[in-house]
Amino acid sequence: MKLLRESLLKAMAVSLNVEENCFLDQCGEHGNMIARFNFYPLCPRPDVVLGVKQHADSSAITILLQDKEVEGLQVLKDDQWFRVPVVPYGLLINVGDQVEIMSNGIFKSPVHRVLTNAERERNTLAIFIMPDVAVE
Ligand SMILES: O=C(O)CCC(=O)C(=O)O
Ligand SMILES: [Fe+2]
Repeated sequence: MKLLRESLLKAMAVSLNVEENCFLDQCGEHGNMIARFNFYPLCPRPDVVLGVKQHADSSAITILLQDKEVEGLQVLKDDQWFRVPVVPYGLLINVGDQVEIMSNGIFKSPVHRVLTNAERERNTLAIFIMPDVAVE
């Protein structure tokens, strides 16, 4: 995970033609990683109940292992919700608010939400890469 964190932050900096360690240095050598297991139980009223209400992640980046069978995540773009397809064992990389700020808004921290499902439970694992609080 530490390697992935480093490679992602470096690749994002390089793609903007800025110094490779630019984002990594701002996140600090020992940034926090918070793992959260999300369990979405069956819900008889997916038409009126959300699994997670709309939000943007406050992390630098989020690494999400989605349920390998059950969809639910949606991303808001141009006032429309788009479903995020299931890619079994794939890792979804989501830009968080911190990288949006570090990149002066070039990388956007997307608003997203999770739907509920009446037929299938859903499990996901979100790993939030947070900047080290000791680094300004
Ligand atoms: O469970 C998901 O698909 C996404 C969860 C999420 O957005 C979050 O934990 O911040
Ligand atoms: Fe999220």
